[in-house]
Amino acid sequence: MKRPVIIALDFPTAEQALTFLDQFPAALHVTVKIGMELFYAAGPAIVKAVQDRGHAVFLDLKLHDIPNTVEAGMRVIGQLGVTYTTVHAAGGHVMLAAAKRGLVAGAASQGLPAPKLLAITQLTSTNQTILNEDQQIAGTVQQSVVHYADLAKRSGCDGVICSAQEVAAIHSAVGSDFLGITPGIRPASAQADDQQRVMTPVAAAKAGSNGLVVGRPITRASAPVNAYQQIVQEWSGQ
Ligand SMILES: O=c1ccn([C@@H]2O[C@H](COP(=O)(O)O)[C@@H](O)[C@H]2O)c(=O)[nH]1
Repeated sequence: MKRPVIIALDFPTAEQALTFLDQFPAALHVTVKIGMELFYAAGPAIVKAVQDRGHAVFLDLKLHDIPNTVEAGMRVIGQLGVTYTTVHAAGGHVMLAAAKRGLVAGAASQGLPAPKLLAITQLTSTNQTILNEDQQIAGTVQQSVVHYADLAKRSGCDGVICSAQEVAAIHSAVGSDFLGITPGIRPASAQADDQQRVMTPVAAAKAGSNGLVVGRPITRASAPVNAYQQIVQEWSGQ
């Protein structure tokens, strides 16, 4: 399976997002992540606008609600033709299974393949102190992430969102066919911003990551296409 470098299209308007994206030739067929900022501003129309340009969409809305509400939300997402979408593992087994059911039903209603369902484990902005003190979860971040990966797999998810620091442990605990898609990616020269658990593209590749999510190191670069291609080269050169 292709291991994508996914560009986080974190912009406040459709116009800004598409102006940015149009620097990337359609022939590159990039995968872009549309998160809450852009989706709340521009809705399903922005998903279609990206797809019409020949690019794939990862719709990252991180659903977390009662099972019935998540299932209904996922049924709608399943109709949008996206490649990946997200749900919070912390919602538990019943909610995760409902998410999968809704996604599969929504996609089937349009004759589409079901998007890959990825469970958020511990956000890459979470560190040991936030885990133990704010969330009142004992143990290490890695233990919590691996626990959520196991739960997500048993609940029908296709993979998880985690830091590249945890991918090897996840693959050894639940199998290497379970996707570990990793934000918190920073080239060696880049600042971490609000990310706590970071890795370079090269280190993420060596750790076995199944796909990178990269936002600001590309979107805020002076030459975004070059920045993207540099990351792809580092990542796929491994
Ligand atoms: O644990 C998570 C889950 C999602 N994200 C998202 O990925 C990008 C990362 O952007 P950067 O600018 O490269 O930090 C962003 O859209 C987050 O919402 C994450 O970072 N960590």
